[in-house]
Amino acid sequence: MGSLFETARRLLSSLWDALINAFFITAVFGNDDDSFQWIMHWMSEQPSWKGARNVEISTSNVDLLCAVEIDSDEDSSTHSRKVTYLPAVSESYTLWYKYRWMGVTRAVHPNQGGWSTRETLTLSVMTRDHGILAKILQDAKNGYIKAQEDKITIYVSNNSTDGWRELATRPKRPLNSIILDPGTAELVVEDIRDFLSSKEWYAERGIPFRRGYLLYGAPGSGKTSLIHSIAGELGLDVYIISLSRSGLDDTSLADLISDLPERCIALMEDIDAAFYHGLNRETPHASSVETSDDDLDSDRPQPTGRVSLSGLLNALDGIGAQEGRVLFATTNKYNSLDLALCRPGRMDLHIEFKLASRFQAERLFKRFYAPLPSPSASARGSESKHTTASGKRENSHVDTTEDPLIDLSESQAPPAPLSSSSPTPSPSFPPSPSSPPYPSPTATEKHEENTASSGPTYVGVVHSRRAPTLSRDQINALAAQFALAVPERQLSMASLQGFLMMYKTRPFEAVADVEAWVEKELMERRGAEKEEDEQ
Ligand SMILES: Nc1ncnc2c1ncn2[C@@H]1O[C@H](COP(=O)(O)OP(=O)(O)OP(=O)(O)O)[C@@H](O)[C@H]1O
Repeated sequence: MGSLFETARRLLSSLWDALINAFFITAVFGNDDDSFQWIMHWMSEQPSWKGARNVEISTSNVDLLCAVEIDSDEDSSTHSRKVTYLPAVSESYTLWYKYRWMGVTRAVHPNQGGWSTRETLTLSVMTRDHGILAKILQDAKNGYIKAQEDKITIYVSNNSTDGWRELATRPKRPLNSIILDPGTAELVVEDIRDFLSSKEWYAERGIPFRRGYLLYGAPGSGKTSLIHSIAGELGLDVYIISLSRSGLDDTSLADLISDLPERCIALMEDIDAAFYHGLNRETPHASSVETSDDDLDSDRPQPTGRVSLSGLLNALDGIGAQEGRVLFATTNKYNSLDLALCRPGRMDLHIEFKLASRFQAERLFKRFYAPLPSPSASARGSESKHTTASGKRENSHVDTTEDPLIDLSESQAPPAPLSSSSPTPSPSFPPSPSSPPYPSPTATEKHEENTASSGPTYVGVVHSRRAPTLSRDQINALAAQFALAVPERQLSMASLQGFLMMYKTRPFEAVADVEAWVEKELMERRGAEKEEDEQ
């Protein structure tokens, strides 16, 4: 009876499998592949999925998966939080797609080592038509790309076995927010655009379809920011290759590079830092594993990577190197790089980033204090148009191409003398000899600090405080004065940005105090350089 029963069970089971194979198409998506994200996004958009009764709740990835907003009863702007529904593990779901039944199962498979897990999503569609699967994939990919339109995705690799892993999605940074010498950003963007559209040209001539850019120069001058901005502009994902990552050796580096997708930006930051002695062939101990005792005694951080220069060179243009990728490398020590690394084919375009020029300082100031265009601001602007003394609508002569952030409506107000026109006139503008050399709390902030017995005690600027709304003429005049006080090519853009951050709401005081700040910065730098020389 027992064997009869078992035979019948097996027969039924294989009949069922044969039936499934004959009438269903089954596809498995693993979370180590991009298609997993497409399908997750696609599922989250399906109307029949929204009625699922057994789901896992997630608050991450809400930007990419179709999310449900949960509001509190009171104030939705402050209390709303988005969540998304994911298929629960080991649960089967039924969906309908173009009148076809579809089963979905999500499973988690522990890795042998037990450290990381692999997830799969299995889709079984009741159809004999393979075109349906292709259509689902196409829809899923298009939907995912659309959801990512205003974002860039950053990938990293944690260890050699896991390959690339999505680290985060970031909003795109507009290219014009990076203030460089005229034409620099455009040069790189146009170069990449032209490269990406020249695949056939390379194929016909048998030249490897790869291009490398080396951005070198002063720290804090916008190298990384430009790369992220270009990624957004061209819709490319960024794959960060950290050469000093522990456990990375020549073989795993080559594997990682050959695993890159065809169109992407591979980014190696501070390429010199991975090699203790500088990236140079003349220093045979380039790899950190071969550091001398003297080096180990020094205070400098010990790099942990085990990549050698020849390993890097092979990974960049060996036979396994991915075609179609755009490589960006950044360094602050251009001269310490080996010539072989810098040669065309590996790094085709070398772009120098200098310390801030007056031109850059001026633009940075303008961007920093330009009011954000908002519906309420334009409403205010149109109100002010009606209340001008002449009662006429004045024609704007402002150059809108210069900086889109500057609010045109505000600029139409007649220019007023700087010292009296600010809605919150600053006591320290124009600069007086007695103004404090370094940022000090404004009159209101001091007041807040001193009378704090009844409230919180703090020093600094509360985030909700806003800079006074300045007209275009005011901003231009202040920016020109600010730039005049900044010495040509002496300070980085990052440090200028840091200074302006301290004066987030006080443009007049920023201009008044910048000279003293510059002096202090330069003195500190000279001191640090002297110390370094003495060592
Ligand atoms: N040219 C610039 N225009 C606008 N902002 C800039 C510029 N340069 C630097 N910044 C600002 O300074 C900060 C640091 O910039 P970033 O990391 O791009 O510099 P970096 O050159 O890559 O520095 P490092 O060589 O130290 O990595 C960022 O917040 C960025 O917004």
